[in-house]
Amino acid sequence: MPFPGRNPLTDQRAPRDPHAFIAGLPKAELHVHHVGSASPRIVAELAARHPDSKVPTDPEALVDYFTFTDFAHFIEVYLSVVDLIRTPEDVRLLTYEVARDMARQQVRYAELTITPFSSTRRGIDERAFMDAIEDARKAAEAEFGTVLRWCFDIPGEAGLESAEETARLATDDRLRPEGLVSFGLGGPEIGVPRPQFKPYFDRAIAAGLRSVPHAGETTGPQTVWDALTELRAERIGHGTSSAQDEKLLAHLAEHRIPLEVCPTSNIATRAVRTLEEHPIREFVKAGVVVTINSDDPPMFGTDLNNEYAVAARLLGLDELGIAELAKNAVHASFLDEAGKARIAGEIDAYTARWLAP
Ligand SMILES: Nc1ncnc2c1ncn2[C@@H]1O[C@H](CCC(=O)c2cccc(C(=O)O)c2)[C@@H](O)[C@H]1O
Ligand SMILES: [Zn+2]
Repeated sequence: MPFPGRNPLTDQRAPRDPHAFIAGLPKAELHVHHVGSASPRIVAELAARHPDSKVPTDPEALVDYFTFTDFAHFIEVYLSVVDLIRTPEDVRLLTYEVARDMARQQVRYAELTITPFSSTRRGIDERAFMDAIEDARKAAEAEFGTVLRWCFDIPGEAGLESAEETARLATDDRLRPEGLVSFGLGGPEIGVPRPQFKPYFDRAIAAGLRSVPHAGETTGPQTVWDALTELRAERIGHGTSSAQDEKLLAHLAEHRIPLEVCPTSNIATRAVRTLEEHPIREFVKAGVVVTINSDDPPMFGTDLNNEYAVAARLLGLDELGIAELAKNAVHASFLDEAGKARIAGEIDAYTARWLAP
């Protein structure tokens, strides 16, 4: 704590230069998708490898291509980028380059959501897939200092076959990668009830994985309750609609279940109408642990630094408040205690240096 006795989320003063402060702030990211992190540079390189794809390579055309009419349209475009990942070398390139982009933003640790089913069903050998992500993880940690961990998610709309395959890949001792820490559920929520995935989450949890489903992104608070009671969620991806249910907010606050908030994503997929209407303020007011994340940054024209700047503006935070948000993510992560203490210490030291007269 650089300034004991002060409550960083309420006692605020205007920051000198929030963007510069955020750019240098050590950070952890808990909700970011592997394929959804492919920058225009990575997309262009993959599209050049596979010229039959309909994904544009020109960055300006990509901005148009990444403008979504609704959540279903977003998923359609997302899957066209998934179609660009065809070989283990594509998987390795994507993973390694994503880590490079994270390191540039001072991301020290990230839990990257990967959908192995989408790759294995497209014909990538499962062993080669695991080797590619692990190889990239180790190279990225050695070269950029960014520690990566994996969340394997079920693409719920692809049905129970995808749940079975994801649970198998995540729990088979011969396949399961060393960096895997958690098990998730993504894709559209409408018409994809969470409770049907309980047996697969039970298997993953029994194998030592942590439960982090998306819930309440495009449907109401009941989906968040289902994620908590049926899937035993330890954090909630988005959880946006929790703001509609006071009891749910109180439950999240009391049990310290963090929300992985991704403000710009919610606008880009039209889950929330405008940033001003985003419920992040209600979450903080109710005492819910809020973490800031970027989801699919290039697709939403954002990055993690920008998400912190958006959150700082919506919550009216100064540097200490911003640093507190960054520490929320560290403490809500699945890092060990020593790893958490190291990054939290770096955040405090950086903030104290920044604020020193
Ligand atoms: N904001 C988001 N909210 C939710 N999810 C998000 C978000 N951003 C990215 N995702 C990713 O989208 C995938 C969706 C993939 C999917 O639905 C699907 C359906 C049918 C077939 C196949 C296939 O591969 O053949 C895939 C999820 O698994 C998730 O990792
Ligand atoms: Zn997501």
